[in-house]
Parts: sequence; C-alpha cells; structure tokens
Amino acid sequence: MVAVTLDGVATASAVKGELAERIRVLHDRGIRPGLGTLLVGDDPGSRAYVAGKHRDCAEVGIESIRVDLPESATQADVLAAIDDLNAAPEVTGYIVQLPLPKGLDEHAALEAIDPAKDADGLHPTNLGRLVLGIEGELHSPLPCTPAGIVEMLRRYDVPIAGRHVTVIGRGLTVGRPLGLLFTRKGLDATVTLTHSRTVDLAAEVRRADIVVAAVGVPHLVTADWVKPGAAVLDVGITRVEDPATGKGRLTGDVRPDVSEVAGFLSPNPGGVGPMTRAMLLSNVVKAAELLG
Ligand SMILES: Nc1nc2c(c(=O)[nH]1)N[C@@H](CN(C=O)c1ccc(C(=O)N[C@@H](CCC(=O)O)C(=O)O)cc1)CN2
Repeated sequence: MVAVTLDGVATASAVKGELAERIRVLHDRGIRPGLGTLLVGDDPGSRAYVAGKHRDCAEVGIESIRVDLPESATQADVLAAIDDLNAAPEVTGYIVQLPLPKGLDEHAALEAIDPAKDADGLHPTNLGRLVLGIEGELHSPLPCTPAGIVEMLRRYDVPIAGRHVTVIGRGLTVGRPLGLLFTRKGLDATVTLTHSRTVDLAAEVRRADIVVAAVGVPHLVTADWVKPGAAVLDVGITRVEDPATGKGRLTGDVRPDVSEVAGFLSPNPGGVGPMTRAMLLSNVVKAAELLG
C-alpha cells in the first residue's frame, strides 16, 4: 500500500481561491479586511512565518499591517503594541506570533487581544467558546492549525465521526485545541491526547484511525506504530543537521516509510503548514463578513 498524499499546498491553494472571491464581494460592499501581525525578536523561523502571512494576504487581496519589536522589547512594550492594534481601525484581525522571546508572558499577551480581532482563535474567550461548542452566528475563530487539519481531512473525504484519533503533543496552538475540535458535535471523533508522560505511546498510536504528530521529535512515529490504512498527519518540525552535507534540514515527526503502511499521509513540509496559513486568511475573511 502507498498512502494517498494529503497535499497541503494544493488544498491551501484551493481554499485561497475561494477566499479571494469572498474578498472581492467584501470589497464591493466597502469592507476591506486587514490582518495585523506582531512579531517580537529575531527568531528566523518566526520571521519567515510572518513574512509568509503577509505574502498570503497580498495574494488574496487582504491588506496587511506589520508591527515588529526588537528582542529587547519589554512586556510593557508588547502590551502597548497590542493596545495599538486593538485600536487601529484598518486592522480587522491580528496575530501575535508565537513563541515570544524568553522572559515575556505569552498568556498575558494573548489575554490582551480584543477577542473580536483575534485572528488566531487563541484568546481565552475564543478558546472558551471552543470548549463550550459555540458556533454559528457568534463567529468564534478556530486556532489555525487544528482548523487546517480538519479542513484537509474533510476535503480528502477522510472519515472522522466515530473514528479514534491519537494526537501526540498537548501544545497551545495544536494538540490541546485539536482535541476539543475533534470531539465537537458534528465531528464526533474519540480522541486520545498524548504527551511526554504518556506510558506506551506506540500502543496509543497503533489503535488510531487518525494520527496527528505535533511534538517536534524528528521521526518519532515509525511504520510499525501505524495501523494499516490510518491517516497520519505530520505537524511537528525540527531543523536537524544533515551529517552528509553539514547543512540544516527540516525534519518532521513521522518517518517517511510510514507512507508504506498509512492510507493517507500529510507530509512535512507541504502538508498542514500551508493549511495553517490558509485558515488564518479564512478567519480574517469570516470576521470581516460579520462587520457589514
Ligand atoms: N500566533 C501563532 N503562532 C504560531 C502559530 C500560529 O498558528 N499562530 N503556528 C506556528 C507557526 N506557523 C504560523 O504561525 C506556521 C508554521 C509552519 C508553516 C508552514 O507553512 N510550514 C511549511 C514549511 C516551513 C519551512 O519551510 O520552514 C510547511 O509545512 O510546508 C506555516 C505557519 C507556531 N507559531
């Protein structure tokens, strides 16, 4: 068996095409969605992700507003920048790029975001709505990576209801909200949320119909852990040095030979990452659609 590739680049491109059309309709109604980004420090990965968000906005017709603070920024500087973004009329939604440099309080930063402008769905009010299962007219943005994972599975017709999902990693942006999302009414999966103290991780993965690896341990998930036919989504990424060339190389949490056992495989790069970016645009568009 060779797994069907869950192609995040192609799927994100389809999502962006649909969003571009909705943005044209918003422009016709005089509404101009604008995404703000707040980047603190000079972590090269975070810089690249923020640059990507601005490129995505330009591609679909969303204005974007960039605020960069130096590595030396204090908590007060961060909170002042968040206040400015809350007040800026041209910013209809914004994100604080995570992680913040050491010594800054991420939770305080997320709590300071106006929940109505929270494009990442990470404000406690919006995470609380996810816990409560509030949907519909009261638009609650979903965290972008979990939303991207579910959107990709849906578009490839991978069954979710009644299936067993094992999530590896309990981080704020992926594992924790993903567990809540998969168990929501309408998706109806059964979820095992695993972490560094899980006793027999291989056994938890073996019983899963859907595996999401979001832990940042290179090649943790091996082919003998995977139930034949399961959908495996590789989310964690680590830069490791290639011994042959001495150069840095991005490596996911899943060994490539898992593709010989799995039914579906979302690669890394090229899988969930592009969907994360597309779902951010989708959150901005949905919020703007509620403005007029
Ligand atoms: N405020 C937030 N911070 C972070 C989030 C988030 O959703 N909100 N998620 C990650 C970083 N991230 C977006 O911010 C992100 C990560 C990866 C990708 C992506 O497209 N990756 C590519 C490969 C990347 C590469 O070549 O370096 C891929 O998977 O193909 C997009 C966005 C943490 N912080």
